Amino acid sequence: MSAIVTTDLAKHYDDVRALDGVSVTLAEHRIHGLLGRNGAGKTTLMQLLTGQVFATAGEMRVLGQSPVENAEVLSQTAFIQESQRYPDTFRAVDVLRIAAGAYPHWDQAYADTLVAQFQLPERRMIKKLSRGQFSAIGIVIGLASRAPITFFDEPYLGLDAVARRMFYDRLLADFSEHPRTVVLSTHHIDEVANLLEHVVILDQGRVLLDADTDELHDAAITVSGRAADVDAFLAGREALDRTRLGGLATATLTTRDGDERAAREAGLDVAPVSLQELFVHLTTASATAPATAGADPATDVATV
Ligand SMILES: Nc1ncnc2c1ncn2[C@@H]1O[C@H](COP(=O)(O)OP(=O)(O)OP(=O)(O)O)[C@@H](O)[C@H]1O
Repeated sequence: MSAIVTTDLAKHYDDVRALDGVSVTLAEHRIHGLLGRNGAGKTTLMQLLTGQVFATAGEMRVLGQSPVENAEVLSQTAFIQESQRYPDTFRAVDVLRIAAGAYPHWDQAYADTLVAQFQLPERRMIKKLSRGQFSAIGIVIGLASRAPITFFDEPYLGLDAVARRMFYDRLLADFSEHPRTVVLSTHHIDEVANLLEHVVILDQGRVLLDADTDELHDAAITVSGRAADVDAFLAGREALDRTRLGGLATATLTTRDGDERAAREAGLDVAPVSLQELFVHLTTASATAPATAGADPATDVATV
């Protein structure tokens, strides 16, 4: 079953097209990555799906219903975002108590364990917490809420590498025992690549790529070798990126059937492309592509 379906979803702020014709389907009980450069529209999409802002156009279904002013759907949804603000006098323990009452699937024992593991001083005033400790509040809520749909919007600004690793481990372990739909937006792509089963890349409010991560393993390759051989191989193919150093050249391209074999037969070295590299190549190529009237940035890559 699909947990989330959007059809031609758009959100415009005057002349800013924060989202522009986004159609995606997110299957339930999976961890989805929502990636994109700054300003791509990730937060806007999550705000729409959690009823925090209204769409300019298009349709969306969360657990089969519109989330707009829909208490039933929203009670099944957790939205963890860095920009969350709390009253000045609150301590983490106060926020967690409110969360415990708000989320029907809340697990207090698990929350207590997470507070200890993230060393969150829950009785200290929130305004006195460090940035990482502040982020830990959101992480604890997002995990312990066990909401059927959980959005994490860059949940760990300020968390150090050890705490981030702990978040990924806890997320994966808890997800295995309590399957739910997780949408994770992050700029730490390499760190989360192994967690993600499906990825949507937004770029300037549009879908640049929508694919299962296992399909992505051979969606793009980097070829390298003698510059003349690389040039010959690329004839009739479009490279996302190419570099040349003396007589040697390297190029990255999205692959079609037979490309990898053809590259090897041409005497080139072939290497896989990580999700982070693919992201950088696709978004860079999109940023530098000439603006053509009626051009659809999703056309070539959205079905990789
Ligand atoms: N309330 C608003 N008024 C005007 N423009 C807005 C508003 N909210 C968002 N935008 C614009 O919409 C675009 C998408 O913003 P959004 O916050 O969704 O991006 P993002 O992908 O989450 O970026 P980041 O990775 O930097 O957090 C940006 O150009 C942003 O400036």
